[in-house]
Amino acid sequence: MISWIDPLAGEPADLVRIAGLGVDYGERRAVDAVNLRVPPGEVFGLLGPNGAGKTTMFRVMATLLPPTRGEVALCGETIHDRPREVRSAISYMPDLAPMPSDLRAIEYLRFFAESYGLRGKARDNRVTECLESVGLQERAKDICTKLSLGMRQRLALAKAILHRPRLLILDEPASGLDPLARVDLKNALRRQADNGATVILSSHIMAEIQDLCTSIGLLQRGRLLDAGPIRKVLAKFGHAEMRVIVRAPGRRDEVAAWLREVPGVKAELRLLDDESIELRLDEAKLSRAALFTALGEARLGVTGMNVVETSVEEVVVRLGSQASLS
Ligand SMILES: Nc1ncnc2c1ncn2[C@@H]1O[C@H](COP(=O)(O)OP(=O)(O)OP(=O)(O)O)[C@@H](O)[C@H]1O
Repeated sequence: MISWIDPLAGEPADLVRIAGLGVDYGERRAVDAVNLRVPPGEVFGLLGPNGAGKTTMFRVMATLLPPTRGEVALCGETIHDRPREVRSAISYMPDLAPMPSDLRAIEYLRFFAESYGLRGKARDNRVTECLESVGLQERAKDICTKLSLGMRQRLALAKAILHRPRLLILDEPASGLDPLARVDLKNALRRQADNGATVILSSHIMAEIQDLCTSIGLLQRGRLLDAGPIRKVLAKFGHAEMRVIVRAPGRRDEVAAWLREVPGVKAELRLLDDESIELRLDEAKLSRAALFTALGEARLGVTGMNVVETSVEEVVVRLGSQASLS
């Protein structure tokens, strides 16, 4: 059996260590040969199109689904050997956690606090702390199901942090929330990360991921294509094909004709308006600096060049369309 504890540090070097993870549902391979490490303190976003295997991975990590192959260790404990220890160190929030219709928010949290062995003042203090941490102290007496969807998600988060987990696993926590509710949730999550929790979440709200996560993993048909710091992953899957908008007032068509001949400029130029052209640049062949210099030297009257960074959303959309094509 592999030891996941770093003997020198005395602490697990990575809060998440997944090696060769595979999950089959009968004939269907939902997760395949996934290796992943997430160091402490990260907010890690698992991204991928529908059916990529995100929930399946989370259910394995939450010890709810045994893996078909591979090893998973969370907070230094393997889920196979010490599932109880793993469960007490982590928290799993499924998407749209069910809520009771006969309990107030505070009663709901007290119930779970008691199940973690907290009683009396210790219980009440912890419940108050968690309500404050997610910004729900004003709504403590509301019936759970009477809360808005965004508030219910924050209440579910308050429940998830009651036992001070070191690792929070959140499946689509922002699903169905309006922009304001997403900001509230994001702030609540950021507070958890600031307090030392490591967070792993999945989301289709790419802008939020880009804003909140320090690192991401891209999952496609059960395979982890890449994982690491957000900029590094995007550089590999996004920036290799960069969108550039060139402005050439009065000489747009002339500039477009010139650009069509430049190696590294992708064939499909889009003429945006009277003065602008959008192009895709293959940075492996031509850097933006080299393009800019060449445009200057060609004296075609170019007055500006904007680079449109590839968003996480574009990367995932592209992965999704690749998955549906194959
Ligand atoms: N209980 C199950 N039995 C059989 N197949 C399943 C089961 N659960 C999931 N699958 C299949 O496994 C694959 C991965 O599903 P999973 O729900 O993990 O993906 P996901 O990335 O979370 O998708 P989504 O973003 O739509 O929630 C899909 O092909 C799905 O149809």
